[in-house]
Amino acid sequence: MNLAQHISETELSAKILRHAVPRMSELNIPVTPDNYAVWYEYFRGVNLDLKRAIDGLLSNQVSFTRDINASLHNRFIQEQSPEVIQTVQVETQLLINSLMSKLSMMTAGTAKFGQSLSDFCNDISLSPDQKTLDGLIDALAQEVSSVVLSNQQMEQSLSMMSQEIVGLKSEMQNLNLVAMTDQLTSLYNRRAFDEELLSHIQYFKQHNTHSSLLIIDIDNFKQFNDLHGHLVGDKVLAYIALALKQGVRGEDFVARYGGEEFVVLLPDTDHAGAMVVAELLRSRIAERRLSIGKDNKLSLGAITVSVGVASLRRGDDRDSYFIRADESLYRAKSAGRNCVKG
Ligand SMILES: Nc1nc2c(ncn2[C@@H]2O[C@H](COP(=O)(O)OP(=O)(O)OP(=O)(O)O)[C@@H](O)[C@H]2O)c(=O)[nH]1
Repeated sequence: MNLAQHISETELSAKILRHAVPRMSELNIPVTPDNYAVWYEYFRGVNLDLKRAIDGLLSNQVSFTRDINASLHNRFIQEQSPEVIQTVQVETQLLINSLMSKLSMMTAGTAKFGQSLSDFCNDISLSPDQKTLDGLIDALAQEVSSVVLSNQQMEQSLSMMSQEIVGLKSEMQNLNLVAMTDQLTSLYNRRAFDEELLSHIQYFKQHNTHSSLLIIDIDNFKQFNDLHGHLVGDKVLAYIALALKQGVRGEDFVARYGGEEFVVLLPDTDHAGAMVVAELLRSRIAERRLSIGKDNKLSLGAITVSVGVASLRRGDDRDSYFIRADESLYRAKSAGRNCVKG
């Protein structure tokens, strides 16, 4: 992005901010990151479906309850979190720019006052008559009260800005978390995994430690979905996510890679150790008999998973490491599923 584009986008964000926040408070909508993302999009006017939906709600005078706000966010925004993060970053930058210009005004004001004081000293040293002295003292008194006033105003606006910065900082943290989280299972998502994998490899290269990777895929999940429906399938995904999270140490990194595939990164774990962890996870999942519904009437039987294991080698990059674990998974599937291969 060139400078001109950046400036015009920054101006656009500021313009939207000025419209969105007052409108939200008029409609009693809390300015949370999710809600702000919805109204940012509304005022940006590019997302026509979102605009139509909100205009419909407004013309029917529907009140923007928590559920309605959440549903707008789920329907129209969820997939766009990186863009929203960028928006908040731009707003933070705007605030910082404004803070910097206020600070430089303050410095300039202090310098001007210093100059007035020094002029006053010079004029006094010329032994002026009483009338001139009265005039000089009046002028200095005015100067002092205008400096006091502008310092008070400056203090107020600095304190408001620092509150806004604290708010934006926590919005950024929330948005980063949302962008890294899989909504269905609350595990980390693929984007978070890609970043973590990269830092594992860097750490491994610097410290020469062990690192292992498991790829875990639910067996015959398509049949399962076809038999019981997607909603039950979703519940099973959430159950497997929990089983994985509870089956590993706190420092291990569990993510949903996509669909019915999960990944676990095991720091400081060699290949033999990773095979033990993988086998434990597999057997615990296979042993459970799942049932759902009222009084657990609907029996789902056993869910099984296949696991591919790889350990990081010198010279590996992200792709070679992941591909080795994926090839192990392929062997586990070919060997009849419900097993671990490394
Ligand atoms: N319920 C639900 N199903 C999903 C989700 N994501 C992917 N799936 C389903 O997961 C199934 C994956 O099917 P396949 O890739 O054929 O794999 P499989 O049936 O598990 O077969 P194997 O992996 O060979 O054991 C498809 O039916 C997808 O629709 C999701 O978020 N929810």
